[in-house]
Amino acid sequence: MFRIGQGFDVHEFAEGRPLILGGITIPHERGLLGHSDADVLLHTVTDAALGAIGEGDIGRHFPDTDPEWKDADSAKLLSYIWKMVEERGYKLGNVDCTIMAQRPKMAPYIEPMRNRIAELLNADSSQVNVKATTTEKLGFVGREEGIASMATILLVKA
Ligand SMILES: Nc1ccn([C@@H]2O[C@H](COP(=O)(O)O)[C@@H](O)[C@H]2O)c(=O)n1
Ligand SMILES: C[C@@]1(CO)OP(=O)(O)OP(=O)(O)OC[C@H]1O
Repeated sequence: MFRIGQGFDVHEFAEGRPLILGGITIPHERGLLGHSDADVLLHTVTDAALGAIGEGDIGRHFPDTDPEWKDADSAKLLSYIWKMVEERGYKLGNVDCTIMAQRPKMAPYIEPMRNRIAELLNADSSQVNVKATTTEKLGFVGREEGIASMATILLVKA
């Protein structure tokens, strides 16, 4: 038995914040704004997993009005949701993610992100793919106002 889910998220750039994507801190002059650590990539994986098990979205489980999730480590949020996935008897088939960022260049950080996501999902890194694309300087991503991400996940009955 299979379940499929997708996630999409956007966070805007802000001064004085670290840039954290896929659980990895990436050297850049600005980070992303959010109630949590604003790890837009992990948020899309979390939303994809929630979608696949029919459990709504990240904001329903971790409201951005709740001080408990202020500056939260998104890896911890994903781990919590992944436990729900496993309790329902599913494991990862594969997950495919796309980061939309004009800058910085993600290529050097793709493998570390992939490995960290695999670790969080109790899976092998071959089951995780992370891609990056610019938007050719078009739109809010192209103007470097923020970063967008999307993910598609396939769960398999364990
Ligand atoms: N922030 C980014 C964006 C892209 N890449 C890599 O560059 C390739 C070409 O990007 P285009 O947007 O011009 O298609 C892309 O396939 C990625 O490999 C990147 O590392 N970081
Ligand atoms: C993760 C949460 C909770 O800290 O906050 P943000 O970092 O603002 O992220 P977002 O994707 O806007 O919504 C989910 C949230 O409720």
